[in-house]
Amino acid sequence: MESTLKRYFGYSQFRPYQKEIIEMVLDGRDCLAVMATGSGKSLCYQIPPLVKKKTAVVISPLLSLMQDQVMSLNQRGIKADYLGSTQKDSTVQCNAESGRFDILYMTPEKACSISPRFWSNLSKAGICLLAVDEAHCISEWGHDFRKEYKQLDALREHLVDVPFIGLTATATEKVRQDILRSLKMTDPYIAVGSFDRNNLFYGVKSFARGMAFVDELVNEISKYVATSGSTIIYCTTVKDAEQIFKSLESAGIRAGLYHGQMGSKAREESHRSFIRDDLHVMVATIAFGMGIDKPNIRCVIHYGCPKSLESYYQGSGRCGRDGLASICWLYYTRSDFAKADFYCAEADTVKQRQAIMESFMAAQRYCLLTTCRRRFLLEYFGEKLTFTKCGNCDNCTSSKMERDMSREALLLLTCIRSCGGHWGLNMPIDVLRGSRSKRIVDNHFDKLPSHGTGKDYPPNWWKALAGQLIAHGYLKENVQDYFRTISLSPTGQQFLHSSITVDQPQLILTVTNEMVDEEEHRFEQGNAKGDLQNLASLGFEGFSEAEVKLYHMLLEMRMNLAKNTGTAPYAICGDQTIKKITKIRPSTKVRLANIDGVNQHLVANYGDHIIQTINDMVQELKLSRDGVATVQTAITKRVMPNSHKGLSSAKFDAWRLWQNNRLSIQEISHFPGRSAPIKEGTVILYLIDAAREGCEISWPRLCKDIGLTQEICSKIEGAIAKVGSRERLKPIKEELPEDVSYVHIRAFLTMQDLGISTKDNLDPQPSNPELSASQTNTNLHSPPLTACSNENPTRKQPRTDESQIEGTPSKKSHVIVEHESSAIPPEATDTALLEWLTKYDGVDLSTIVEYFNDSKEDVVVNLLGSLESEFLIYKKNGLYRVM
Ligand SMILES: Nc1ncnc2c1ncn2[C@@H]1O[C@H](COP(=O)(O)OP(=O)(O)OP(=O)(O)O)[C@@H](O)[C@H]1O
Repeated sequence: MESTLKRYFGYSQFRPYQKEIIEMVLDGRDCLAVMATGSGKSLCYQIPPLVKKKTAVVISPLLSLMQDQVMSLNQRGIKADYLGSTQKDSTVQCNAESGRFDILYMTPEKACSISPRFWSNLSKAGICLLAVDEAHCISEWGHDFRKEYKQLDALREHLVDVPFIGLTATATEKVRQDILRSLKMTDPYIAVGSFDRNNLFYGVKSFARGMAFVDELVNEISKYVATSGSTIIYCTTVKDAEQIFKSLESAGIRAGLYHGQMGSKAREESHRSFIRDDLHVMVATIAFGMGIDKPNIRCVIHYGCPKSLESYYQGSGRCGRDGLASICWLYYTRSDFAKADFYCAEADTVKQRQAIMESFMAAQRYCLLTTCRRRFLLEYFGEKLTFTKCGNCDNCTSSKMERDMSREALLLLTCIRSCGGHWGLNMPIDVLRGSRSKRIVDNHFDKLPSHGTGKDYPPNWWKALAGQLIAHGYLKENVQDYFRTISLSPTGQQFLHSSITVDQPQLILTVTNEMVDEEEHRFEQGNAKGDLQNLASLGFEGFSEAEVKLYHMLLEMRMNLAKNTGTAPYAICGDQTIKKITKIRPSTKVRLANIDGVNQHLVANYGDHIIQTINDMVQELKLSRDGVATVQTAITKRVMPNSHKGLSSAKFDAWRLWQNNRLSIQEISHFPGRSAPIKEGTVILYLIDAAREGCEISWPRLCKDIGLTQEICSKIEGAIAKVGSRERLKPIKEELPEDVSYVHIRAFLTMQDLGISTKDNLDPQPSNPELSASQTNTNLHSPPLTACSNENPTRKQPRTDESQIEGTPSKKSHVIVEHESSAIPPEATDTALLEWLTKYDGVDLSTIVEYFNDSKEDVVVNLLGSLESEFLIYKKNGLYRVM
């Protein structure tokens, strides 16, 4: 599987969950993959057909999306095509049913209407899976319900014993259950990954819709657009989209337009120009969203509050798909929030209407939030988090002003209660502001004591306060049909009660940007200024001036290659790969092939050209060749250094995956790319060591993961007191019950040494005694870090030593070089090398040279090089392996 990954996609490691899902599909099991936007779900259905040499059928909702995918796959040497209304080539269907394609995309309409004979012919030719991409479209609870998706279960009749795989980035629990039911999945493997896109910066700002703002926005975009990647501006109306598009065009920015009122040809053209980098900015309505996989989109702007949080996550998920730092800004105005009726009109059933309303309200809450935006997004999708601040959104990075707003909160809460809790927000706010409108007089609200007591602040200020009171749980919004009402929660009631009976408690709240604007009566136009961070310099940390020049020259070279072959530049290779090529500046095709992201097709088709171009450029720029790539990604940039001097790379990696990528201990233990899993106990000890070396650790999360409670800590304290020393662990362990492990003792001692309070960080009792006992009993009683080897030392099979498990390059693999005593020393030839390497799971150069001792070292090296460039072998962590 790994060799297929490198050969066709150029990557040397699977991302989390990819390998497990592929293995399940290869085993014939149904799967549901709910993973973040841009996490690499497509690979889960793209690898099996290449391994099994049978067709994968992929149901996808958008034709343009299929065309993109087919173009990229063809660039990788994979046979793919699509069937749908825009397919002009009449031979595709015939070729498809005779099994000529590795991957065949179909619209749901086509899949449900095509003749049963097609399926029976394709089944005879060989079909390895049916993938339903964007599977949330199946559910009425989803934000993009499509009727045709609901009929896909009918395909089960034709595709007996073919595994189905559903994939989506936006499925809440309800939606997941709908997908499983609708696709009739029995005993499916379900993978739910983190939704976190930690290279994305999230920011929100209120704005005044109009030309002045658009001009400012265009001005900001023009500063970075020519040098950075692409930008998408999502608008909620066609009118906004056209206005912004015109302004960009008149500013000389290469922009495209995409919305539902354009003809399909014009839309297609716009889409194609954007993905081919002929356009820098795409101004679009949400029609341009799902599935767009252009890796170098650096900035996504939402101009207006989106209709649901799911659609915001989908839209912003188009950004930074190559893992580099990228920015998502959302601009909203209060008037956006009045569009609920408009969106609900799309609904056919009460259930759909309720779903639309709920997700629209979630989008509004996201706009008004004063706490971490990432946290809010992830929790919305049901993710359990331990961090409170992500450090990469506007609310976490800007210093916020806070003040006591208890008086104003008291006024608003009292007024809402006096109005009876049957109204939306406008009524109590109008009452506070002293309005004598007909409905206020008719309801006698002008007689209320609170009438006219809130004139000091404009309506939007009160709305911003209400937003905060909702977020902090003092107010609750209720949705009935189309109507939203606001009422006091028990916390709000309690606050009112204590304000009346005892001294008014303080209520410290954040003064939001909107409040500041309203208070200072300076709702200036053009507040986009300064918000779009300087994208031009983004992602060039560690690049010299000459390297930046080389990078841009290579981008140009890629653009020319793409133009000549009629494809998109990113389909040739991604920006991240170009950055690595810039840093390494390979002098041979072998070195080029070794770079992560470079696939076989790229080397075979463009290798000579790329090497020649680099050769010319490095001379011009006076740069050396064959360096080391240390391209800094946003992820490493945000929170952490690239290494920690006191830690081995394995420990540092384990810590990084746990603390930064928030993987579980089990996930780290099985993290792809190692020759064998690390024991879970070892992972925990790595984390403890990382903490001792000064790496930041979320102790409440770690203690929860390992089941360390206050109760256990008291027992350990007691045992230490009995033993009279904390120097040796064994005597302490012997004083403790079975379920207290060495890991618990180690963690406890580390916390003590680092001065971490066990009271503040631990649960008093085990929350799930079964889990914590079993987790901590799994291989944790034995002393840690013992290398596991029960192998026969005379065996020829290479042994994986611990440094390999840890992912650090092994200096010498454990192949025992033995020649038959009577045999003539073997001579290194292509075939001999290949045959010999096939026996092992990775051998280092010195062992190969030792074995083929009849040949000179440089002959062996040259032979290895040519086998590598032909993709017959590959090198990973210093070990040569057969593809
Ligand atoms: N193992 C890997 N290593 C490096 N890059 C990868 C890996 N797997 C996938 N990618 C790249 O990640 C990018 C996003 O992948 P993909 O389009 O499959 O995402 P997705 O999960 O389907 O996202 P969405 O739901 O937003 O459409 C692609 O450019 C893909 O080539």
